Amino acid sequence: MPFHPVSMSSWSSRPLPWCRVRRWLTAGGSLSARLQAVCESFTVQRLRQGPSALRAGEAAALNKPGGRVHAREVVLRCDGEPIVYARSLVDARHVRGPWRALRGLGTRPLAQLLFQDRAIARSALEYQRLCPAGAWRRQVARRWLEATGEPLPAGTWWARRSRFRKGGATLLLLEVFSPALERRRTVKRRR
Ligand SMILES: C=C(O[C@@H]1C=C(C(=O)O)C=C[C@H]1O)C(=O)O
Repeated sequence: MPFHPVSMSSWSSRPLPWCRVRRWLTAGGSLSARLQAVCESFTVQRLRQGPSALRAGEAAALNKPGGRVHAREVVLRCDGEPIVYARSLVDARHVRGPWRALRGLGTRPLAQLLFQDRAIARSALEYQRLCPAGAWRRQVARRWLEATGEPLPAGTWWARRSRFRKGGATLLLLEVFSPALERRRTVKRRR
């Protein structure tokens, strides 16, 4: 029987209970690579990239009391279907330093920076179920409407968060998973 513990309404690195997108949420390595393996076409729709204000919980997660950050927001599409909203951010100073490659990324997946450099270490994953009336769900709904022209699809939305360290500078990555992902395998079907 599916179980949504209320306690997952804030970030937790505890093992995830069963949920329909659990396999995707807990999969290690590159999400883009996994999606490329199971989708006929995989694209990154870049919504915005540049100076941004910090959102709920981001200052603490970046260990940055305030000030400006450089943020990148995208929607990942599998066979044209929007299925993940992602927001990655670094201290604005670091986009001229360890994370300068962010600026030239365009619509290439962020994974190309994160998983091809052995000097980059990833933290443990944290998970959160987006509360229907929560601030994050409202933020994601605004970006989803901007990206797709559609309201956020109904259903339970889960997010995961992780940090990537490079040269003493942290990149915070938030990935929000559409319930539509439950229909997709996480690995290619064996022929
Ligand atoms: C970090 C990855 O890159 C993906 C691509 C992103 C982008 O291009 O901004 C953001 C989130 C990720 O899901 C990954 O593939 O694991």
